[in-house]
Amino acid sequence: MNSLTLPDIAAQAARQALPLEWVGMHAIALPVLLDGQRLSAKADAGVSLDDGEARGIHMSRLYLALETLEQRNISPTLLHQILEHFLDSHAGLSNNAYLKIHTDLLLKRPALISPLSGWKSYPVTISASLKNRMFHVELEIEVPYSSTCPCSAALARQLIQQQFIEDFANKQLNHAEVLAWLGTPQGIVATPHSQRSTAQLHVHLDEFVDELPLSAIINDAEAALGTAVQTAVKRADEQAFALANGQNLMFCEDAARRLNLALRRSPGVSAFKLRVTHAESLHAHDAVAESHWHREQA
Ligand SMILES: Nc1nc2c(ncn2[C@@H]2O[C@H](COP(=O)(O)OP(=O)(O)OP(=O)(O)O)[C@@H](O)[C@H]2O)c(=O)[nH]1
Repeated sequence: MNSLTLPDIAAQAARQALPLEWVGMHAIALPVLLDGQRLSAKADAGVSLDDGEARGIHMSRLYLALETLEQRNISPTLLHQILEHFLDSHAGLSNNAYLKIHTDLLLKRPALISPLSGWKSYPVTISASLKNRMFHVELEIEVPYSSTCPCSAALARQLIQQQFIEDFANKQLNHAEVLAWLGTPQGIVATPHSQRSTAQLHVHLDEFVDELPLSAIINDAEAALGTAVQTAVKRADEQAFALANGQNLMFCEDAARRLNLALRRSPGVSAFKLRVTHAESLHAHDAVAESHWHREQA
């Protein structure tokens, strides 16, 4: 039997004539090249089925159009070409094409003090669309960071002051004695709570961007947040991290505001929405803040 004799159900007329907004495949396994790295990815590829009379789209044509992602670095130009290919292979059936690529970008990060470094992984989704000939790219990025509660820090400081009053009541203050006291558990009788936190950034890129600014956005976000989670850590690094957190107390509202101001300045960003989640150690629930810019696009 050759291919000419194989039944082709997709070519039949639909039983219920109705256009569909998105038809395609979800979670196609792919090795991709991103920022020069070979990464394991999952792709969602689809087109609109505007010909309501047609039974189905040609899944294999979309699947095969993804092959180029194995050889070429993901860029807006490449995404545009793939979406054009989707539409060319569905002439008369589809007006709109969509591609989403989910992966984890790896960035090498230096330790705060020691001459060490390690890898951090950032979940990213790159979404491209070609709708009525208009090409558009969006990025979703997750950035983990550390946040220490300013309220908890103030309450802890008050308890330390009370302990000091108790331990040094009616005593002549002696420098060496106070210094030694500061080095005991009494000197830090209460500690503020801190939490591993996540910023979810959903960014719309302007049409002139020719490279995906993933690392630039991540770097800008981490600089704005101030206390990115670390990779390789020796005691000297842990101490520097403790100091950085103590100097960087923040509520989720502070984090959202800082990120908003940083992303506005990030090159290539035309709109965004963001959500920060502080996975509280005080509560079993999270503290969350959201913000956006140029809402009509985001
Ligand atoms: N449209 C559609 N295809 C499906 C679905 N589930 C599985 N497929 C299969 O996807 C396969 C590939 O479809 P096509 O791209 O039309 O394959 P083809 O007819 O050999 O390829 P062309 O000659 O290029 O059209 C077919 O064997 C379909 O049965 C579905 O829900 N919808």
